[in-house]
Amino acid sequence: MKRLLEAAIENNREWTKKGNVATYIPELSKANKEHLGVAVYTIDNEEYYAGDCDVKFTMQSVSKVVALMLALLDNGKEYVFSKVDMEPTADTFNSISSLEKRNPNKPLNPMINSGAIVTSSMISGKDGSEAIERILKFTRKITNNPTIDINYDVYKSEKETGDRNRALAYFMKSTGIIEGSVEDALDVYFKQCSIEVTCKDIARIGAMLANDGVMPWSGERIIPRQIARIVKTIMVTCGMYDASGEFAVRIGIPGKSGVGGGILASVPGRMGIGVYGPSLDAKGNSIGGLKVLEELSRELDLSIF
Ligand SMILES: NC(=O)CC[C@H](N)C(=O)O
Repeated sequence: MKRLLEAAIENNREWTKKGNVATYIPELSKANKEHLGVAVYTIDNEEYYAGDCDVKFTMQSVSKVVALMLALLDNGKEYVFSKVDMEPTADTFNSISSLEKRNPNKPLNPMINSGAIVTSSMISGKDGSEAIERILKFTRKITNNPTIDINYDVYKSEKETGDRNRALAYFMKSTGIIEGSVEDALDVYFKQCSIEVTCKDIARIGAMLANDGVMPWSGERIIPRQIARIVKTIMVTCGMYDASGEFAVRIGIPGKSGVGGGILASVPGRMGIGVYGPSLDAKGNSIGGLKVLEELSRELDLSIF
C-alpha cells in the first residue's frame, strides 16, 4: 500500500502544474501549488501515507461534512432537510440563482455554500462562539487529533472577502430559511472553513464514516449508522459540486472537496482517504488530488458501483 501511494503521488504530481491555487480568499493563494499528499486509514487501524501528507491546510468545504453530521445530531434529519434539500446541482458551489428560482427557497444541498451556511446556523450553542467550539471539539474527536485549531489568518481573509457568502446568507434570512442571527451563522461558517488539518486527519474522518460511524481507533460510536449513511450518500451525489457526476463515474466513492485543496474520501467498509493538493481545476477541486484518487480507485478497485 505504501508503495502504491508513493507511486500515485509520483505519477500525478505533474498535474498540479495544470491548475491554480484559490486566490479569491487571498490567504489561500500562499499555498505551494506543487504540494501533493495522500493518507489512507483503514477500518482495521492501518495507516499509510505518502508525499506532502504533513502539510497543514484549511478544510474549507470539507468542513461541510463535519457541520452536516453535527447539524443532524443536534436537530434530526426531518428538521435539517426541511431547511436544506438533498439534490445535486449543476451550478457552481457559491451559486445564488437557484435560491430564488426554487419553491420553497431551500438551498439545493448541504455541500454547496448556501446549504452549508444553513447547516452551520443549526448547530446548537447559545451563540456562534459556542457553536464553533462544539464543531472544533467534534473535529478533534473524529480526527483523533486534539491539537486541531482554526487558522485565524485564513479566517480573517475569508471574513474580509466573504461578500458572496454574506449575500447568500442574508437572502436566506429573508426567506426564513435561516432563523437566528445571520452574522453568527456566517461567523461559524467562516471559522469552520478555516479549521486546519492534514490529509492524515481527514483520512481518519473518512475511516469513521467508512466504519458506519464507529471510530476504528477506539471502537467508540460517534454518530448513528443512519447519519453516516446519509452523509456518505450526500457526498456521493453532491460532494464535488457540479463535478459530482464525473467523480462518481471516474472514482466511484463518497468524497468531499474544498478550495484549500483537500479531498476527504470514504470507501464503505474499507478505508478513509485524505488527499491534499492546493492546485485546483476550474470547478474548485484539487486537480492532482482527483488524479491520485482515480489511480487508487483503479488499482484497489474502490468504486462502490
Ligand atoms: N468550495 C469551497 O471550499 C468553498 C469554501 C469557502 N470557504 C467559501 O465559502 O467560498
